Amino acid sequence: MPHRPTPLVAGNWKMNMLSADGRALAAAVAAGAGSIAAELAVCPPAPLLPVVGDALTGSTVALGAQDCHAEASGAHTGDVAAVLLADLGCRYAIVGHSERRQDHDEGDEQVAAKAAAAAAAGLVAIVCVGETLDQYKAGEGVAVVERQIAGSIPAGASPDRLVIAYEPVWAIGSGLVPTNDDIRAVHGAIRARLAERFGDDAHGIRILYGGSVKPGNATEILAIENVDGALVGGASLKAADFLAIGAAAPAR
Ligand SMILES: O=C(CO)COP(=O)(O)O
Repeated sequence: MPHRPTPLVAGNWKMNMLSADGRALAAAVAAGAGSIAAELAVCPPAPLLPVVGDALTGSTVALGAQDCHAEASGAHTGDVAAVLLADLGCRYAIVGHSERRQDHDEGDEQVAAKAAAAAAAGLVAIVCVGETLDQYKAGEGVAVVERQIAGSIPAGASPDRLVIAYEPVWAIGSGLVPTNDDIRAVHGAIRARLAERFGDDAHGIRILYGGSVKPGNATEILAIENVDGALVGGASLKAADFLAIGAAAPAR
């Protein structure tokens, strides 16, 4: 049996929370994290990173960002450099979330450039992939995800600077979840593609599932082969729910 990595349960707060709520949520997650074997991370909106980072001080909970720019600095109004995220204490940066692919027209090439920038800044990129409902219905899920994996992981990527998140677009915020067999098939395909690129090191790359993960389905999902954690949206906005999902990850 190859060595399995410590699961990662990351909360993507998306465009939610004001400073007081964010501080309180982070403090509650930090307070409950001690007994959880999985690694936990919270990814607040960028302006909240200092507040949330402060609330996490002294805890085991990691700080993450929801995006970064592909360039290290320069004339990019409104964007945030990965080096600044690292400077603010981030360990992770989500890149290529489907909401950014949709809302900001981000393609695989740009996602790969962002992942490279994140790694260059010392961050771990959480590279998101996932098919739409039409693609799922057409039976193209695995092929779409394989294409995204091929295009969204930068050339020369280091496996220890990489996490993959499989988030079927149709499962995000919908309450719909793929069958266990679907999840197993896609995660298995991702692992196989990673193995082609990284050899044995592919087994150390965490592949997260995301899309309507809740306390009620987390144990089942997190037990599926090649599922090494979860990327949680809505349920990460309540400390008790997020901690329950973290506690559902198998200890390794
Ligand atoms: O998009 C997601 C996390 O990045 C998933 O969101 P939900 O957990 O709200 O479905």
